[in-house]
Amino acid sequence: MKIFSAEQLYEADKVTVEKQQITSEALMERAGIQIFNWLHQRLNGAPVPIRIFCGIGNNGGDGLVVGRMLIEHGYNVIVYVVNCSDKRSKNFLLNYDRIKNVTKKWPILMKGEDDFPEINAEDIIVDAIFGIGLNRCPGGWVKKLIQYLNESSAFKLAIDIPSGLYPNAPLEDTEAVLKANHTLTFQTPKLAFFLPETAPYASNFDAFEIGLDIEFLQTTEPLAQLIGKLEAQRFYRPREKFDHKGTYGHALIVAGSYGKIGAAVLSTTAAFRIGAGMVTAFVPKCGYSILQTTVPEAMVVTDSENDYLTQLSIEFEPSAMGIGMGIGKKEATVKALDGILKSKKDIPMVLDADALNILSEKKSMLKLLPKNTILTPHPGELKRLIGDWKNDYDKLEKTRQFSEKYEVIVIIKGAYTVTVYGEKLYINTTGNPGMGTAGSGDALCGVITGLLSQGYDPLLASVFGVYMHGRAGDIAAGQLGYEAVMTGDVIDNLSEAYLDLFARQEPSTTEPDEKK
Ligand SMILES: NC(=O)C1=CN([C@@H]2O[C@H](COP(=O)(O)OP(=O)(O)OC[C@H]3O[C@@H](n4cnc5c(N)ncnc54)[C@H](O)[C@@H]3O)[C@@H](O)[C@H]2O)[C@H](O)CC1
Ligand SMILES: [K+]
Repeated sequence: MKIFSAEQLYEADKVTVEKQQITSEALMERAGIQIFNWLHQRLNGAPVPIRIFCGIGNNGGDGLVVGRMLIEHGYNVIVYVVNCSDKRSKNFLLNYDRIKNVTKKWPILMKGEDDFPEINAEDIIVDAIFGIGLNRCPGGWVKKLIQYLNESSAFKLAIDIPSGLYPNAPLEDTEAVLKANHTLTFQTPKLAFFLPETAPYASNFDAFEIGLDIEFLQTTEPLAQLIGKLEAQRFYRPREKFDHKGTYGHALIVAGSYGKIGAAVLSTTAAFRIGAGMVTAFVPKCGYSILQTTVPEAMVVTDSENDYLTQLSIEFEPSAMGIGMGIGKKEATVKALDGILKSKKDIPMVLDADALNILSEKKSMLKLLPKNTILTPHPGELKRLIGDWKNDYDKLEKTRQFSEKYEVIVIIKGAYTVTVYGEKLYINTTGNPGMGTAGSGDALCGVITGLLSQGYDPLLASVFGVYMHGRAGDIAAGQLGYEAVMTGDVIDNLSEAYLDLFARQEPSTTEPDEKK
């Protein structure tokens, strides 16, 4: 799914109105009916007070449409107009008149703190104050209203975007944003829903298609791509009957040091589970027996040194390499990495963990990175690589510049892992807090290396690998609960993640009637 900017959504709006020869008010009606249906399906006529706070733009217009539909279905609706200015959008005015035709309880004009209503915990708050047209940080009594609503324990439903949040720009004041329990957004989720600083304000959301022009949506380069199951299905490369282990490549995992051989075990196992034909682990001598016993499928080649890596020496040409997990930063290991980067220019590779820390400390080595090398930093490692950032958008911009400068793919690991490839951003939708556990990154590196070795191109291996790793984690968490998940469980469930990719959804017998 594509994520568009506010500017692109306004353009889509304009194009749709022109091409479909519909009015913008009809578009608003399409949007409003979806919100109404969502509420109606859940409330089923319950007489609970629904307090709709409408701004004076089109987001407020949406609120008025929903209010009218709810009133027409007998709900207990109280509409407020948050009079932050005397301007009114055309469709706001139109729907203001319409709502007055269906009720004698006309919208209440709010002009300041004295107008704040009493709200009970069982009421429902609908936030239609600001949408994607927010052009400055809410201040004065409107900010106080947002704070007042946040203090209430009533359920808060935001229309399109929680008021005070910019769809694709940094937050200015954390006190001036509505903390929505649920957000119903139009056409596509907004970028802010996926970035660590702003995602908590819109932690649950559904996106409703409102029939914007398909050609525009298909041909417009988005701000980012959201990667879900549909996308992952397209990335998957099916196997052919006459393929053999050579078809799926020979991956090399360069990992481990004394006390951290587990990192090599996890990466090697993950590379196998994702489908690498053969995997060799290159480890310090102390890792030999451990690997031979824990992963008997793997071949093991050891360094001349017992405790840490000093120089890669192998007698085959790997089809992909995953380097860095648990290798430490000893001077001899730094030299080993330098040697690999200089001698293995044509082999697709993933660098993780200590390999990234070494690069951060020896920035001159960055220019040795072969084109399309994949780097998998967590935020701390990223900070060491690109420097600190002012906010999430600055982080993305700096990562973009870094990716372009060194022609590398950067995977920023986190709740919504983002893969950055020059101008392109891919946001992953799988994964869960249970995966914040030791070795999770080692498994991811093994997964991506295993995909590279099967011939997936580096960008696909990155985006698909992140998806599969997260999906396996979700399945593991479903079986064990977040707390109990260990990386081994994630790796074990890569098989389920593959099976799930094309599993048919059983039709639910308890699905609510869509037409109600
Ligand atoms: N294509 C779509 O996605 C559709 C979206 N719809 C809805 O329309 C809004 C966007 O409406 P717009 O009128 O452009 O903007 P807003 O309603 O968000 O509000 C703008 C309004 O408020 C003023 N304003 C902005 N910031 C502040 C502030 N900090 N303090 C005071 N006043 C402020 C601004 O000057 C404007 O007057 C979108 O989110 C959807 O909800 C359509 O209904 C369907 C198509
Ligand atoms: K809103």
